[in-house]
Amino acid sequence: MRISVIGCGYLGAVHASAMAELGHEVVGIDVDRRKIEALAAAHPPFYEPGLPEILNSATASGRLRFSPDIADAADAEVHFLAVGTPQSSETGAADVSFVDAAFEALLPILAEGALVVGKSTVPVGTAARLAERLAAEAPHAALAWNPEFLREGFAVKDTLAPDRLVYGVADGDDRAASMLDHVYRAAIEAGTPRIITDYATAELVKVAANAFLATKISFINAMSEIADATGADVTALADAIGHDVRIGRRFLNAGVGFGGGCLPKDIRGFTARAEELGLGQTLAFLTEVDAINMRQRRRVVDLAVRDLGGSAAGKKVAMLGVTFKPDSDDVRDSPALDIATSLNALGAEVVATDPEGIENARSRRPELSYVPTTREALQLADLVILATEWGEYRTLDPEVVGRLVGERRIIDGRNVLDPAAWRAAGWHYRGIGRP
Ligand SMILES: NC(=O)c1ccc[n+]([C@@H]2O[C@H](COP(=O)([O-])OP(=O)(O)OC[C@H]3O[C@@H](n4cnc5c(N)ncnc54)[C@H](O)[C@@H]3O)[C@@H](O)[C@H]2O)c1
Ligand SMILES: O=c1ccn([C@@H]2O[C@H](COP(=O)(O)OP(=O)(O)O[C@H]3O[C@H](CO)[C@@H](O)[C@H](O)[C@H]3O)[C@@H](O)[C@H]2O)c(=O)[nH]1
Repeated sequence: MRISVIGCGYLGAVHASAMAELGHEVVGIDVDRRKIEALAAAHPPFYEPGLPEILNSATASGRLRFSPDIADAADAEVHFLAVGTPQSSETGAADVSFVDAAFEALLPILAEGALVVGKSTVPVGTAARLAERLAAEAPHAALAWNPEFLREGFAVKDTLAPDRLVYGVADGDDRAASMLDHVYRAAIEAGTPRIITDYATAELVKVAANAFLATKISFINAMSEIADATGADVTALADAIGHDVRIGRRFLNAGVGFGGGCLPKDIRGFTARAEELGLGQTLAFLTEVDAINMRQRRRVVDLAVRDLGGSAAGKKVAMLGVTFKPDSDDVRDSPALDIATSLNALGAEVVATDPEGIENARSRRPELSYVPTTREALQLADLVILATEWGEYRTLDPEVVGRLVGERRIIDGRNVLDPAAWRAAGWHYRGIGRP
């Protein structure tokens, strides 16, 4: 099929490349010319495992093009909207102005029978509003909402082989669903379940899924606080409750909490939308989920100050990891970067490192010091904080690391190290909710 993808960020660049990988003719459109130039030269503007390979093969095959000009999307049969919906600062609500702008730009160029497919995460009610605009301005085209569930770090795999496909379509619009079936034929033939529903349900599935995941993480982080107060071990607790298949072990890793461009903003956006609907009380628990999550960051700062003898001033802190999760260069709402910034504000000399995130971190937090290697970060550190569980940090040898630092003190903000091995090597080891 001929496909356009409007917005080529973390979601859109992967989606465009993956659609071309599946054999479709794809054009990626973005208002950011630098991004478009990089993508057209097969250079991903961000780090995502597997993306360079499919971007390269798709651009080389001629099936994938990029353009800053939306007119180049005019002959597409399916247009995916993948622009950002950031948190608007005042209310926490999702800012849909980029979706609206991209949609308005599409209206005059839509071909007969074209399908506009929303992928961005939007407040419930957005699709119905856009469908009304479409009926008035381009009745020869249709709208569907097809939320995206990919995880950064696994984005290519998640796009090519998703857990499920959700299509929100207008009442009785079988054609929209069959066009999407055509787009996703490979995944459907491989057995991916698909749920065909209305717009509101499709929009809500997305934010409900993220709200549930965020709640799971904050639940275990609340347990980690209880564990810290009682001498219990939150990791053993998570393993034990996780054996119950109704609960499941995944997303029960306690630590510095969740960050990124999705979970934090999506729970705030969902709460704000519920308030608009007069249902603020219904989702009040998500405010607590958010509060527990932010408290984890402060707890780590407090623990660091305590481990540094009551004051961070003049102490050297080695920060391992700045991204919000491993295998991504994304530092949006990153707990690691937040903790580093707080310690820096308390007078610590924070030296941060990360395999992929330094450039993004530096542009957001230029006041911090960054070094390219773990070895340099560790040099004469008074305290080490493991804040993002990159593979290379998980496998650090406590004896080797011990020879580099000034003091053998570590806070394992992701509970990924073996406390016994680190203590045996003479370290003051502290995990989150671990005795
Ligand atoms: N990042 C993820 O893992 C992920 C996963 C699922 C859903 N989502 C959702 O997908 C959406 C995009 O997220 P992202 O992380 O890719 O954001 P992003 O900020 O990385 O990318 C958004 C892109 O849209 C472009 N853009 C803005 N206005 C435009 C316009 N009018 N025309 C063309 N391009 C325009 C921007 O220049 C930018 O490149 C959000 O709603 C997000 O919640 C993201
Ligand atoms: O047990 C856990 C699991 C995750 N996290 C943290 O939670 C955050 C989010 O992790 P993850 O969900 O893996 O990353 P994202 O790439 O942000 O993906 C989420 O957000 C996307 C955008 O909406 C959705 O598409 C995905 O389905 C959803 O998992 C990260 O900071 C993780 O470190 C924990 O602290 N403990």
